[in-house]
Amino acid sequence: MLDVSHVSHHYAGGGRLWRKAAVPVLHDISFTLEPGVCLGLLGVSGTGKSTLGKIILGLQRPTAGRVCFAGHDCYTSDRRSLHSIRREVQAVFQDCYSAVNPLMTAGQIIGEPLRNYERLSPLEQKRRVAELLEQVGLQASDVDKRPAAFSGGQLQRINIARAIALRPKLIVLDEAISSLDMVNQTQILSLLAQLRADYGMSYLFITHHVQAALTISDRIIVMDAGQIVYTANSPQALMKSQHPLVQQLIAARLPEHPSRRLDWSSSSL
Ligand SMILES: Nc1ncnc2c1ncn2[C@@H]1O[C@H](COP(=O)(O)OP(=O)(O)OP(=O)(O)O)[C@@H](O)[C@H]1O
Repeated sequence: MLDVSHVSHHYAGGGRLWRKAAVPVLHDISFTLEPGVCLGLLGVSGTGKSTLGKIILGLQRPTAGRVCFAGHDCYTSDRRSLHSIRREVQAVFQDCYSAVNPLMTAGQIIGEPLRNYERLSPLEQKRRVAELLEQVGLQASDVDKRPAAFSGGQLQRINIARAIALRPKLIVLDEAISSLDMVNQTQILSLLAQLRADYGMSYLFITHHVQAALTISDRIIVMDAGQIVYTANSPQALMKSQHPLVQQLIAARLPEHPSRRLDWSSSSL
């Protein structure tokens, strides 16, 4: 469904008088993502994960390589195909506050993709928005509240409701739980798992958080310095990996209790 093929990227160097050297960020990235699969994209800060996410979302044209969705190139296809890709591939970002217009109500935020892509009667749209609010664990009566009236966790639920409104085939989740407290992280992960079970969507779950990647992903790609350095075909395979970076990431996980380090390699996931 998603085919990322030999993608490389560098950001142009800035500077007014002297042009600075281009910043290489991604090197020859290739992978595929099949329908219904959650692919974790794991790596420490600055490894190029968000840049790759933007490239897949059509927001940043790669300097080399191709990204295809359902057989159509995400940059060079005709307008009709690009329109359909925009509908089928949605996103949830880390900063739930800047992802919404603070002047809009929850109903307007969630209803935006429906207004852009579907011709619904006002009554039908209202019904769909109420259904979406309830699906993400909020109340239909929250429809007229503005972002300031919600907590971070609730606002991320609104962003998720907007992302699933069109029943997309793929959601790119870029550090979608990273700004939340641990209770909200757990709740959002289980909400995402439930939504995937209900709708059969694929996720590209971008994170620096090993435990989150292990909890939600079917497969996990590990990135370092703009390259894929390891691919685990299951969370269990990641736990058993001898790759030094993977071991470092696993060792860096916080223990459940400070006085006790669990034997993670034998813990059930
Ligand atoms: N618009 C930009 N112009 C120039 N350099 C950029 C730009 N965006 C990102 N970079 C650089 O590209 C590199 C990769 O950034 P990116 O945000 O993709 O990494 P990341 O793995 O998602 O990190 P984080 O988790 O901290 O967001 C970093 O060195 C960053 O400074």
